[in-house]
Amino acid sequence: MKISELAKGLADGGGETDVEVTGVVSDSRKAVLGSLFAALSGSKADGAGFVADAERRGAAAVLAADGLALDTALPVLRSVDPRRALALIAARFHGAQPGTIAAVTGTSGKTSIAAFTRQIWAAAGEAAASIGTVGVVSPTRNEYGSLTTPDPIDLARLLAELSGEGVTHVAMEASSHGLDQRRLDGAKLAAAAFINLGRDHLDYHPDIESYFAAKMRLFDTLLPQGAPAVIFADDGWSDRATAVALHSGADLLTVGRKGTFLSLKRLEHERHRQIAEIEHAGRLYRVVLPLAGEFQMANALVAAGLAIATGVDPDIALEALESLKGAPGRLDLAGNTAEGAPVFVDYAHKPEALENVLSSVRPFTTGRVVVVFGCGGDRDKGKRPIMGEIATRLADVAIVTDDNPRSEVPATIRAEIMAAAPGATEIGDRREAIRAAVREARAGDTVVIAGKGHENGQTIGSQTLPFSDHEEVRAAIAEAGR
Ligand SMILES: CC(=O)N[C@H]1[C@@H](OP(=O)(O)OP(=O)(O)OC[C@H]2O[C@@H](n3ccc(=O)[nH]c3=O)[C@H](O)[C@@H]2O)O[C@H](CO)[C@@H](O)[C@@H]1O[C@H](C)C(=O)N[C@@H](C)C(=O)N[C@H](CCC(=O)O)C(=O)O
Ligand SMILES: Nc1ncnc2c1ncn2[C@@H]1O[C@H](COP(=O)(O)OP(=O)(O)OP(=O)(O)O)[C@@H](O)[C@H]1O
Ligand SMILES: N[C@H](CCC[C@H](N)C(=O)O)C(=O)O
Ligand SMILES: [Mg+2]
Repeated sequence: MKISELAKGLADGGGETDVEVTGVVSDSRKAVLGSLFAALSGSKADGAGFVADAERRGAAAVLAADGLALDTALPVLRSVDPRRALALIAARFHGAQPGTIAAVTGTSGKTSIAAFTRQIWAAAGEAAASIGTVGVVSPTRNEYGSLTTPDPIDLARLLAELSGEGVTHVAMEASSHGLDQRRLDGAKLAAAAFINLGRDHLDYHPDIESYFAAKMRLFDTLLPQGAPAVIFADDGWSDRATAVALHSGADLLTVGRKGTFLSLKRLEHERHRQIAEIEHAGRLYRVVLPLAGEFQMANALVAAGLAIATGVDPDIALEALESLKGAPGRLDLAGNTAEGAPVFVDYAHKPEALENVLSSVRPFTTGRVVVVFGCGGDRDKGKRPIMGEIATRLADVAIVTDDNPRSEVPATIRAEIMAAAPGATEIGDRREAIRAAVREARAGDTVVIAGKGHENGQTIGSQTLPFSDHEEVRAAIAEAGR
């Protein structure tokens, strides 16, 4: 594609000669003959320093911020917002996208909502996919990815591939990093959703207001005017998200107890399922959701809202809730101990998620709640004492262990949690911690292994050793039964 065609209306300049571009890259190491290299200023490095490297590898042109001084003979495209320009250019370069793309943002629940939305669309006969923390799932794919919201170039390529494979509907997670770094700016959205806001990623965003503002880009910048915005109405930040959606000209659809599009009238908890009465357009539906945890009802309502808003018949969407499968590692029953205590694996690695998951198991626990958890290294340190306090307040037995210490000293991370967790037990080795919890559990108790969910490794230093909470739970149960 000619550079003039690629950049038209998206970036200025590009030099006298209209060069042919063979690909778009933002990492100089991926540049080949004819690449357009986007020189971006990042959190660790400045892309300007890699222009020469890209040029050496054959790059044909550069995209850079207005005013950024560059010493290059290559034609340079300029933009005030080069990350946004890159996302739009990559989308134009890679071409077709599935016609119905819905994106969901919020601190906790995105992976579950994306998985549920995909399942409801599939129940309605659509060729549907989801993209997020657990990877890409489509009728023909189940691929693990490393980021929740892929890089804009990978995303543009992926959407084009999915479209080529016949996928018409995509539910994707919009992480705050992804939104802030404009990774989704090239996706043509049909609908968007907000679930909640809590403390997370304050190592990246300067404060909670900036974190919220990053999330709100989904509504104030990315969602086209008049498109549906599904908002969970019962969160502390719901009113503010609603205001942003309305102000941006979205078609506001609220769900939850305070919701009007899908209104939760009654909810009854059983051990592994919940019975709900949901009102939609003047009709009352009785739905049996085969998942534990009230938060899953919230996620299911948002997913049903997205599905209905994108054309699924409400009867079909609400009926589909009765056969939803949880996303892997989200309050996932990994086994039952010999005495019958259920052991759940859950991805709660931030305060509100831990609070929710521990509160969610309480209604069906006649004995004690036992939790095993830790906090990741090289991540927001502020959440450590908060999670320590939550675990000791909401669980009867709290075991503090390691969860991807990365470059930090594991004992220091644990000590920061323990300082706010009087009465908790510290067992650094996660394998041992899981065994101790399983041994501890009696009939009537519930065990929650929190923080790693679907993950299949433990990162210590720069090494990731194979590790699965699911497998460790199964092994611990087998051992305890011997
Ligand atoms: C902090 C962060 O989000 N960083 C992301 C960001 O990197 P960056 O732009 O800051 O990169 P940088 O390392 O400073 O380098 C600047 C530029 O120089 C380029 N470069 C660098 C070296 C070189 O030799 N040549 C070269 O051209 C880089 O490609 C980059 O364009 O853009 C990259 C490309 O999109 C991402 O891979 C990278 O994700 C890193 C690996 C990461 O760990 N991100 C996590 C924190 C993240 O994004 N998480 C969220 C949320 C998770 C959740 O809670 O669900 C997610 O969406 O996954
Ligand atoms: N609606 C919700 N409200 C509060 N907590 C939730 C909700 N949904 C899920 N959780 C908790 O958060 C954990 C992660 O859920 P999920 O993976 O669906 O969210 P996410 O937003 O994709 O998270 P991440 O950003 O970590 O990928 C779950 O295991 C559960 O503990
Ligand atoms: N995407 C999140 C996942 C955290 C999962 C938890 N197990 C941890 O390592 O802290 C992050 O990288 O912050
Ligand atoms: Mg996720």
